[in-house]
Amino acid sequence: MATRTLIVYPDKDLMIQAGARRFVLTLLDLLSERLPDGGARKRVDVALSGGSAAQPLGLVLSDPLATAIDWSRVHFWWSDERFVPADSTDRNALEARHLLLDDLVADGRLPEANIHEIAPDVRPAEEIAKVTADAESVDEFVRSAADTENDALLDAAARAYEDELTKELGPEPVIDLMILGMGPDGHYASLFPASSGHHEVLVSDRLAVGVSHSPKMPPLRVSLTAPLIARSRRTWFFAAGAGKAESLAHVFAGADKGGDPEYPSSFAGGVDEFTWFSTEETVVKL
Ligand SMILES: O=C(O)[C@H](O)[C@@H](O)[C@H](O)[C@H](O)COP(=O)(O)O
Repeated sequence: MATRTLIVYPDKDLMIQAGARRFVLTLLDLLSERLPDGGARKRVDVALSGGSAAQPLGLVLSDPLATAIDWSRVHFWWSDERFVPADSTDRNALEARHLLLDDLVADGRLPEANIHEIAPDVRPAEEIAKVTADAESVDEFVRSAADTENDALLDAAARAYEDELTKELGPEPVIDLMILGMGPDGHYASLFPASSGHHEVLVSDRLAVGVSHSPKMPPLRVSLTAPLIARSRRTWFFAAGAGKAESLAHVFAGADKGGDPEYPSSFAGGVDEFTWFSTEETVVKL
């Protein structure tokens, strides 16, 4: 596991701009790596997140170096996804497509087959609305039936993603560059604190899991698991905002003790690189 590095920028805008430059250069370097046998890497696999960790994507094509990237060898995955219809503005994949991927696919640089989305919710809108209401019902029977339906669909979506990961990357899949964000409660991907009734961060026998009743809306999600994330070659966190200062201190303290389920980001890591990008106002409690 790589030693944690912390880079602190004066403000979030500079963190995002620097993140975009670093993303382009890192992709270029990974694609240009010479392997021990002297050959070139066949592919680079990147996992994206939603929220501010996705914002650097919108600046990538303004970097002149981006024209040197062979996007045909880059594959995109997600650390987590909201289980909503594919065209919902809540979809992390849709956000990444609007920020970068659509342009790359449109001009033929990135094959659509290199974009590995987590399955969306394909139920009719009226059924989604009904089951969402039922999941919050005061009637325990109604609530339990809704949870059973949602949990089965979420697990199927998680297993389908696991199958795609192992088909593409083998039985012990490794992501080359894992890009994460940290929530104000210390969550990452869709792995939420124990006090919110969530223990998915402790799941060790899966590559992906379904998450319902997420404390961050929308409530239904699929997430990569902590062990898969921790064996990424390079892991980056983008964490900015005064409201995250308290959690960041707990995450770093928890990480130094091997992980704290109350601050799930404390379980993250990277094999060759583990870097946190943050801002002055966010690190005041470290
Ligand atoms: O699907 C999601 O909601 C994200 O993947 C989530 O894990 C996000 O990265 C954090 O909540 C931080 O979001 P911000 O950086 O926007 O605060």
